[in-house]
Amino acid sequence: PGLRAGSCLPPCLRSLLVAPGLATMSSATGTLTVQQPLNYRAGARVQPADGGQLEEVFEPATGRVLCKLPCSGEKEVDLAVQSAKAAFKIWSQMSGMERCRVMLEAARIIRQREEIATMETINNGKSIFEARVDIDISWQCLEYYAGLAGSLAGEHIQLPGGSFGYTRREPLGVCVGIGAWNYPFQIACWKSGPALACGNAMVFKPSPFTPISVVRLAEIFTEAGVPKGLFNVVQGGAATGQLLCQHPDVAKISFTGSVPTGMKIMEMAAKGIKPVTLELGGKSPLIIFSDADLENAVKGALMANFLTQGEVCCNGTRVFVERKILDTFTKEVVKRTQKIKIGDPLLEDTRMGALINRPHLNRVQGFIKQAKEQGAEVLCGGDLYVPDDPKLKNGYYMRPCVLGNCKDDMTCVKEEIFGPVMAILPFDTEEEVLERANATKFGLAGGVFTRDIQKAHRVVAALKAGMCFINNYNVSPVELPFGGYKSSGFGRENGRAAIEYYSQLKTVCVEMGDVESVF
Ligand SMILES: NC(=O)c1ccc[n+]([C@@H]2O[C@H](COP(=O)([O-])OP(=O)(O)OC[C@H]3O[C@@H](n4cnc5c(N)ncnc54)[C@H](O)[C@@H]3O)[C@@H](O)[C@H]2O)c1
Ligand SMILES: C[N+](C)(C)CCCC=O
Repeated sequence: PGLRAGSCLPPCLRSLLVAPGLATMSSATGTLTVQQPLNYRAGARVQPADGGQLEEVFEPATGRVLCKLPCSGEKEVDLAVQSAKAAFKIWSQMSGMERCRVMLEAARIIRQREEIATMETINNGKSIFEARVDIDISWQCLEYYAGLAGSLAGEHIQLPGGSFGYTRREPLGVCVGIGAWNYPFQIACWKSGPALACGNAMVFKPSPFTPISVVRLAEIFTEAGVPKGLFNVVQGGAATGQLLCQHPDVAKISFTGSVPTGMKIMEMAAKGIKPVTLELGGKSPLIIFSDADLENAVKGALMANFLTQGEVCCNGTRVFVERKILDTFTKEVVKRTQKIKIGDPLLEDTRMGALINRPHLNRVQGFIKQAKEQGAEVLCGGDLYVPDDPKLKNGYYMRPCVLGNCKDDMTCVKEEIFGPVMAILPFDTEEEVLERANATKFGLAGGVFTRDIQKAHRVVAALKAGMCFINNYNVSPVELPFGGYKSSGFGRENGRAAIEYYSQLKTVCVEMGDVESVF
């Protein structure tokens, strides 16, 4: 599928983009071992100064332990922040065009490194096909913000008597990025792209489930020429994240993760009067009208539910289908879902890999069990999948699931499952479906399929969601702002809009005459 125009080149064409002689990672599923340190500070991989608790990092495809991750404590977090502070002094004084050149170089290097997608697949469990798309979106993001870096500017405002004012768009300082495990490398690029373009430094903490690929990003930034210490990586879970959020020298926090953690982040940020970007969860509606192109609507519903094993924040998991086409649509969706190739995520033809870990797989299974108890009908999938390949037998696989006979008050329709589970809900009128689509605490995304252009725009205007799709779903052009309404968060990533969240405006008032004193 064309997830992003030009981003899904077949392997034969993609190889044309890879400079000959560059190192590629040859690891197959079940063979990678991680030996190098996963913290990055002052331009180099380092062992954390105070590495305390060890977290096991798994390969979801096999259930193997990839490494034991030392979690960074107070000392390491402080060293990373101090390293970023020092680099900020240099980077923030460079012109936008100078920053642009370095960021373009980073984008160019990422584009050549096929091994990043391999790493992402091994650590996250998503198919290599998808991981490549994620990495394409990542370098495109850096390219896009490199382009904006050179044109960041304030305005000039004329005042009476020849006096005037002007505004300067200035960086914030050391920004903290905290990421979720579903798009490890991409989330780091969505945060560091606008942050660095605006002249900030960053300390990034990936999820402890997926600590590996972000360190490659740090190395690439250094190779591209950022000052040493501009982009640092600390590792760990909630405790490390808290240390970052509470650090007095941190100017901003950009968080991607669940709603409950988002609330805690906002509380910590409030105590330090720090601006926050919150990219949180969702339970988004996808509305299929009977006049839609059925083939596209079916493809759209699959795209809205089954990318990355359904572990996608903006997934359209509540699929509202106009009753007239319910049976035809459902039959076709079930048929296509059953054909999704599950298995070794590094194989070229796999389209669904393994879920992130055993507890999460069990949680998703729990939602399906509860759905059945509440009266939903499993139309396909939902059970565990055991691949034939013996090395995959301890991996975290399940068959993608379509639920019928769903009601709005069922848990599977109300709560974010974050797995490959689609709920189909019939509707009769536009007014009714909009009311039901908006009856949720979330507001991340929404979509509509119809051939009626007026209806399409009317419906998305009425949806209370930050990212809406007409006649497609889950495409991700970096030029478009992305972010939520309501409990799904605030602030935006991607597009020009993100610049607002990584910079501050200084106003300068210039007197060209004499001071008129009132004293
Ligand atoms: N809106 C978006 O752009 C977006 C994108 C991806 C994922 N998500 C959401 O993320 C969730 C899944 O990701 P997850 O399970 O990693 O979420 P999570 O909230 O459990 O963890 C996210 C990150 O926060 C850290 N963390 C946890 N507790 C913390 C604390 N008290 N202080 C500071 N940091 C803390 C974690 O270590 C991790 O790095 C889903 O709800 C999904 O919808 C949202
Ligand atoms: C790239 N997607 C598919 C739009 C996902 C964005 C991040 C959400 O989890």
